[in-house]
Amino acid sequence: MAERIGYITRVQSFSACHRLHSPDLSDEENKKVYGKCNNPNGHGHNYKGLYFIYLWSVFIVVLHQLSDVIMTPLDHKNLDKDVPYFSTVVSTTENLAVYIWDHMVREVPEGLLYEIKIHETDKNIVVYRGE
Ligand SMILES: Nc1nc2c(c(=O)[nH]1)N=C([C@H](O)[C@H](O)COP(=O)(O)OP(=O)(O)OP(=O)(O)O)CN2
Ligand SMILES: [Zn+2]
Repeated sequence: MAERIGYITRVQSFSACHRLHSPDLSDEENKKVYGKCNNPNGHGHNYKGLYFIYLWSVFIVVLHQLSDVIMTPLDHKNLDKDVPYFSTVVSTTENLAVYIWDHMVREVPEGLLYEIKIHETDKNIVVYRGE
């Protein structure tokens, strides 16, 4: 009998602060591009991360471990100062989704990670599928 195909989703929330500031731009340019999000004191978000795994032959316990490996280390952190990746990469939600994808794809059997979705705010949601 053909194996059933499906997706399982794990939702993992974490709180972190950041500042949108590019080392490649002047302070003036950063203010112009990032506006309020360039405030030097930073600001915080209660991010909601969802990741979708292809085929539900992966047990929940593994999903829990994945959250522990990938998302929990971001919790209650200053992304720009505590996560080396963001010392040179602007901590936009797009780049955060790529960061989580690149770390998570190493932890699951090849081809099983389908999608990362990050809610930065109620209005700002990013989806990344490794493309
Ligand atoms: N392309 C992106 N644009 C913005 C990002 C991002 O990651 N990628 N991030 C931000 C800021 O981090 C910001 O904190 C969110 O700002 P904003 O969208 O204004 O906030 P809200 O969703 O709460 O919207 P309001 O209109 O302020 O209610 C900005 N842009
Ligand atoms: Zn922000």
